[in-house]
Amino acid sequence: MKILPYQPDQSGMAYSVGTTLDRFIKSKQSDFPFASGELSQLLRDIALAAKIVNRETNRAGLANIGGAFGQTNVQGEEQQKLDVIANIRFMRALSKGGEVCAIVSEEEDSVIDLQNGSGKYVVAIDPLDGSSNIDVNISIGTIFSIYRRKTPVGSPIQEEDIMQPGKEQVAAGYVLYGSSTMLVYTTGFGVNGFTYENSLGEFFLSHPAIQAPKDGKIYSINEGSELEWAPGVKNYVDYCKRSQYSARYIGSLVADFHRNLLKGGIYAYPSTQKNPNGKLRLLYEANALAFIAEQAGAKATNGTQRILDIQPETLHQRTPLWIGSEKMVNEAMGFLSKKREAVNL
Ligand SMILES: O=P(O)(O)OC[C@H]1O[C@](O)(COP(=O)(O)O)[C@@H](O)[C@@H]1O
Ligand SMILES: [Mg+2]
Ligand SMILES: [Mg+2]
Repeated sequence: MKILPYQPDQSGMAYSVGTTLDRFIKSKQSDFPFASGELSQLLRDIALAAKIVNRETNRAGLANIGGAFGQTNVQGEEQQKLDVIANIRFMRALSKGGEVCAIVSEEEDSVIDLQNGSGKYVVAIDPLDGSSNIDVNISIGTIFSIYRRKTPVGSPIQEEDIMQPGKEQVAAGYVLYGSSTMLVYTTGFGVNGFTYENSLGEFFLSHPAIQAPKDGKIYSINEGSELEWAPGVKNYVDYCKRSQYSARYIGSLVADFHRNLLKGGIYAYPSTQKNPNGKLRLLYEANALAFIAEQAGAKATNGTQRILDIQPETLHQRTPLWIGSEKMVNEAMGFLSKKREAVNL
């Protein structure tokens, strides 16, 4: 009986489809000496829910999935049907997965205790980001942060398990439902992006080891609130215009962040007179993107403090957010701290 060692095909007859998310997660498990596979399974659970939500977003215009749900969430925002559907899908996948003990969601007033005696992880999630863009077929997303609980597994959930600063995240990521659907995440060992191959139902590694350009020429800010900006913000945006940077604002945080992460740029949702703490939420929007930004060599601040150092106080607390290419964020901070005055280039 002849036995031959396997020789990878050299004919090129069948191109390689690439590395699936599953295989990638498995291959990276060695990054964690004490890994038990639970975080890997949790990431798979999130990917599964993302596939289902992807299908729903693709059909948002059909099947009565679009439009308002007819209720408001704890933020006082009108919930869209897809906000609610995405929330159900992720909650179900996380509770069935068995790795999670508690969930913080934009669509839930309180912490959801999954009463899972063996769950080690806490997940904070924005099930559907960019809700105002759902019905107009513009890119939307999902944002998630993962923490290890602080108190013993199986014991009652405590405040300290939930109110952890962003620097305690063990993993974070987002899903972008756009012209293609992507999952981008970090476990603290760099940032990797995966593109969803619909026909195979798999995420494939398409953007390995993402590094954000240190500088850029794109600024993303809702200029509609210009009249409420502090002088430093106004001066910085004027500086961007005089520097002939391109203004790009989709109105979906995930989509604006993703573009700037790959091309170089800065996204800002500053504090305004109306919203002194800005609009975006610390626990399930800013923290996750700040972890990814820093892992990709970019930067995230609330204008005075590193986002990941902020100690959370309330579940749905908001924070101003300046995030993007390092040089651009430093420049903006120069204007905010008045070290740089208005410029006449
Ligand atoms: O319309 P505005 O005030 O510019 O706000 C847009 C921002 O609000 C958000 O839609 C808030 O997120 P949600 O859609 O998850 O509530 C961000 O995605 C986006 O960047
Ligand atoms: Mg959001
Ligand atoms: Mg949302």
